[in-house]
Amino acid sequence: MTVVKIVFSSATGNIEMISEILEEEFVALGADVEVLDADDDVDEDVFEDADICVVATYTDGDGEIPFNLQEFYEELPEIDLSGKVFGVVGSGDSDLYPDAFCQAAIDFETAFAETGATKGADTVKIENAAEDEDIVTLKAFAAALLEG
Ligand SMILES: Cc1cc2nc3c(=O)[nH]c(=O)nc-3n(C[C@H](O)[C@H](O)[C@H](O)COP(=O)(O)O)c2cc1C
Repeated sequence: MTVVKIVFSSATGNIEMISEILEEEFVALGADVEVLDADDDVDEDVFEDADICVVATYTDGDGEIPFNLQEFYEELPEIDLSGKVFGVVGSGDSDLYPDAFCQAAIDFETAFAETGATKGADTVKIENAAEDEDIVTLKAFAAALLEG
């Protein structure tokens, strides 16, 4: 069974909800899914036993990685994830932060690119909480990752 791990950071719940939507979809598609909250200290080895590696993050500050993901973000480029597939989902606010919309997600995509993992789907950028059309996008994202 394909093993999916989703590491998420959420301050006010939008990304937590997005991670739950992704989890449900991956399960519906027959994958074995584990969802990990960055508040619970994500180990740098977290993706070692995963086939599909997902980071879902909001953006903090002015285009910053959330505090509870900063250490993991700094370590990520050093980790060898070759042979695995990755995908990134971000939530941000383009009205308030037009020049840094979903910057943390963009930065995670760049970090993942250095791990040797293959990008399985375009990074999804969601305006605050997921709405119906975002759920459609998230389902397509999950399916694309499973296809590799
Ligand atoms: C202090 C603060 C700073 C933020 N900075 C950014 C930012 O730079 N870029 C962006 O796209 N969104 C930014 N946002 C918006 C959040 O990323 C967005 O509301 C997101 O949906 C929050 O996700 P969460 O509910 O999972 O915490 C910021 C929000 C707050 C409260």
